[in-house]
Amino acid sequence: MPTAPTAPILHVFGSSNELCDSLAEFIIKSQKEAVEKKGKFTVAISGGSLPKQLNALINKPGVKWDKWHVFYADERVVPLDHEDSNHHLCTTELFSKVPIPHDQIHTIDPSLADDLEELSDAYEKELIREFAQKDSARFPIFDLILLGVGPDGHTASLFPGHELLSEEDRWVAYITDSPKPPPKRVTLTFPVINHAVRVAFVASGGGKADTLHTILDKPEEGLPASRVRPVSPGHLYWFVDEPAAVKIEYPRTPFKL
Ligand SMILES: O=C(O)[C@H](O)[C@@H](O)[C@H](O)[C@H](O)COP(=O)(O)O
Repeated sequence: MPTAPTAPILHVFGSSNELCDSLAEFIIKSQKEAVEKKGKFTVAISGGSLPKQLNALINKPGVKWDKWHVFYADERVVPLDHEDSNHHLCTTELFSKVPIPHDQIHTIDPSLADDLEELSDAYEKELIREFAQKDSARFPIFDLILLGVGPDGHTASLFPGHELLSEEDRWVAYITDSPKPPPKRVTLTFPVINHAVRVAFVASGGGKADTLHTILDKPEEGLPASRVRPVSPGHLYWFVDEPAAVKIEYPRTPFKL
């Protein structure tokens, strides 16, 4: 049975190349374990700078793309080929360059954009099909959820002060008032994120230094990213470059596989 959350593990890297290479190795290790256990690898991916930071996976031996089943940790409600779409971004940066079966990439259905309740229910059903009947498994258990973090401490589309921070039941929720454009988005909720086997934040650049200090050193302030605390046996990792880590007092753990 899941119990208390485990402490975050902070890895800091001297350069963004080193960060991306290590992240790729970490993802491959997660994939290997998942595939050995159940023959597939379930991953959720965010937008922002993350898809580009996954570039080191391209042409890396050991990536079994045919085993990947991808969902979006959050998605902007726009057409799938729109420049604001996270799916479009991931396709441009990664999926168009690797042999991943298209039917294993689970997108939102933008034809439901006029009814976000229906759109998020449909995405939740897509998750239920992949993971289990909602009745038998309270929340889906992703093998890996990859997240970014915004300057205000948001992650996925979970923004500071928003009512969605206290969502305890739904797997997928929507917002119409995102402070980061575009305003209409769907997002995995905290219970889903916090039931994953592994959650990894990726953050780089000096612009994130103050925010990361607050998230990791003052979790009691309750920024959305501080509320990501996977329940045991899940683990939370931070992949951060030196400029973003400069103000963090939380102890670092050297990266090794
Ligand atoms: O679609 C989105 O807007 C994201 O999923 C969002 O949560 C993102 O990950 C952070 O805002 C960090 O963005 P950057 O990596 O660009 O700083």
